[in-house]
Amino acid sequence: MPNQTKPVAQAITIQGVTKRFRQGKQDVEVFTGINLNIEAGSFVTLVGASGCGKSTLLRLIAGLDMPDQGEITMNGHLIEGPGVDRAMVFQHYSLFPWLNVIDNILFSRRLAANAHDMMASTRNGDEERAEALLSLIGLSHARNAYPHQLSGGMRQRVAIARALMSKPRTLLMDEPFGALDAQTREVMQDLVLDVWQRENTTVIFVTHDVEEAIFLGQQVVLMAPHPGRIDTIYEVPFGKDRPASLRISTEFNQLKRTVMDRIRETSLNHK
Ligand SMILES: Nc1ncnc2c1ncn2[C@@H]1O[C@H](COP(=O)(O)OP(=O)(O)OP(=O)(O)O)[C@@H](O)[C@H]1O
Repeated sequence: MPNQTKPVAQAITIQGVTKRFRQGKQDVEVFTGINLNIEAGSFVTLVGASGCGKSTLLRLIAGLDMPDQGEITMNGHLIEGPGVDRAMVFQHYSLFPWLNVIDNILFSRRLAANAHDMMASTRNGDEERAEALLSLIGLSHARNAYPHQLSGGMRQRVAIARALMSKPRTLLMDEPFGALDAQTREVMQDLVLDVWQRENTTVIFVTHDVEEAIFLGQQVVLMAPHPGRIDTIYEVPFGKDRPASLRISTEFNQLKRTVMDRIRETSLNHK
């Protein structure tokens, strides 16, 4: 993106993290003793059987919830709550229906500003960045449209631009394309790879779709349920540029088969 300072990507360290939830009268352990190192600027995808704790782990990294034991640090700093250095994109587009596209993207910046700062915020390039992000997601023509006038894919593109507005050093994505049709999903995957390379963020991306996990990730982290744990970390042997033809290559499909088989084993064995 022209004339924009890039954020410095964050390394994330998860050490001995245990999380329990109260369900009825008992505490249920979602996972215990999770350890994971995520390199600054890397793209990591999280897969695993339903209920193994993928979203919970993402929420802990976001600081939306806290571990019962262990700690998560970003570049050595303990996560103690949400922060502008991290942005989250959810499956269900959380746009404000009463704001148009450009105002949705600018919303969090404007919320943070009082009347005085708002003028400063305009001067310091927020609007320029919002326009640049609009162009990056290919929606400059829709800047004045309202969410109900957009398709699902367009809404999710706006949600991504909004998440990027504060130049997050880490982008946390929880099944962001789960509600999209296959074709739109592929377009969005190319977009997110493009955004990742241009914006220099660390990306942690939860998905049920193994093909998506391999197409996007440099590492695929497979979690297993009962109890939730990290089962296997697959190094994806492809470079940062991922052409569509990769999906039909033998190597890609072998890895996909391996990961899918392992997910099935972990969900059947329960151990
Ligand atoms: N707020 C909560 N209160 C109680 N239990 C919870 C809460 N959030 C998650 N859980 C439980 O924690 C476990 C892990 O849930 P989580 O959503 O993290 O799994 P997941 O791997 O993301 O699942 P899915 O793939 O189905 O989205 C589940 O058993 C779930 O019921």
